[in-house]
Amino acid sequence: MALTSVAEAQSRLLGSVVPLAVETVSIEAAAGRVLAQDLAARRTQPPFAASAMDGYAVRGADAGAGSVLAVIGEAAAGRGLPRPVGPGEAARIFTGAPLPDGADTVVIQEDTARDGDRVTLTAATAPGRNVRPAGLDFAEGHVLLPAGRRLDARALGLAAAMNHGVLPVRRAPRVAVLATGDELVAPGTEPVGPDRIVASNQIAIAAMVRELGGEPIALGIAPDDLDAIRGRIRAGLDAGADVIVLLGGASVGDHDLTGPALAAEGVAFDVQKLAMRPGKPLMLGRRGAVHALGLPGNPVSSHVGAVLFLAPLLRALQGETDPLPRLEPAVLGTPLRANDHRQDYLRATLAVDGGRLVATPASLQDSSVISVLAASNALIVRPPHAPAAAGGDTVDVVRL
Ligand SMILES: Nc1nc2c(c(=O)[nH]1)N[C@H]1C(S)=C(S)[C@@H](COP(=O)(O)OP(=O)(O)OC[C@H]3O[C@@H](n4cnc5c(N)ncnc54)[C@H](O)[C@@H]3O)O[C@H]1N2
Ligand code: MOO
Repeated sequence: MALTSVAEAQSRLLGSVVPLAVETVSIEAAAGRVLAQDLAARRTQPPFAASAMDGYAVRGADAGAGSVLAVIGEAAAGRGLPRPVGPGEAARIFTGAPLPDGADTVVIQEDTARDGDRVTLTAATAPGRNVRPAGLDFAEGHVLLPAGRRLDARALGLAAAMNHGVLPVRRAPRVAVLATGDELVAPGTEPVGPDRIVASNQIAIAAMVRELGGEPIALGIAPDDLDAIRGRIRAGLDAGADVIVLLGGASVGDHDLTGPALAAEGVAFDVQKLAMRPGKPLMLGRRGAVHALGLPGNPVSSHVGAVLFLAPLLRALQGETDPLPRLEPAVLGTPLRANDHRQDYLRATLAVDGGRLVATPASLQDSSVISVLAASNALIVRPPHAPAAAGGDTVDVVRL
């Protein structure tokens, strides 16, 4: 069977995505979700000219050093002064308070000497200083957050300042995750038993799903048995999964049954083998609106496959506009041999060195080695048939 290129597989995958439904959630619950509609400010911020400092609000013409002014009252945050400041007058003012009419300048209190209801300005302040004009931040009606923006802490804070108490977001994708393999036991099992392996991929993938705003549905560990795997796939569908991820059993061995199990449950495949390393036996398919991914069992293959396919799928389902992993240029820390026909993703350490971003590949690139993956913070992307590269050559990297 011909191997599909990574770019072609990603394009088939994203071309098949219909974003999930829109739901309205409280702003507290919207953290990490993706905005489903453009969001316009419901008010102007600040809504009035406001003092940026604690001091005295005065008219610019009165702000020279040596001015002696009559203190006529006080403006605090949430409590403005209901009368204007006239010539020869000052209002005590605090940070965030509305600037009284008539005043256009705030003299910081460090530049004043107060004596009863008089204040003497001990230094000159330029007219207009220490005042934030109305609308400095944003104006009512302006769209400040576009549909497709993930609501990180900064975006969420802005949405709150725009006076939104609820937000339209895409429904969180539900992702059923099943590990397969007769050898697998759950982490923490004691005793583990001979010939057994502690299953870790389903834990890593579920964590990734959460990081991407999805809800993992743990389907546990199934043995290498067609009916058992089919039963778990059905359980995932019954639980309302938008995406089914099967781990392991993706290759050509006698006990590799995830492809047949998915097919028997009505999944049609868009991709079955990829021209990439690690992760050649990787399946992408669909049953109606439900996406199915079969990721290889080797832990690094599983993770790299998820970075390249599961993460973009979850971002696209949530309406993110640019779902693919971002490629960045970096210089190679050590030379690399010429590549073969599979696009290579080398585990690497990315660090700034001498003002340049340097990517140094790990010496051990076996797709079973989890410790190297965990110690890496980037993947060096080597296109098919890339020629040998020298240290200092520019390569593309994907941050992990
Ligand atoms: N004759 C061929 N053999 C293999 C090929 C091939 O093209 N021809 N491809 C190889 C490649 S590349 C990969 S990658 C692996 C992937 O195979 P499977 O997806 O069938 O993976 P398994 O055989 O189930 O397991 C591989 C390895 O990973 C361990 N594993 C499985 N699940 C987990 C888990 N949840 N957590 C941790 N570790 C797990 C499993 O114990 C095995 O050691 O196939 C090659 N073979
Ligand atoms: O896809 Mo396999 O990852 O090369 O070991």
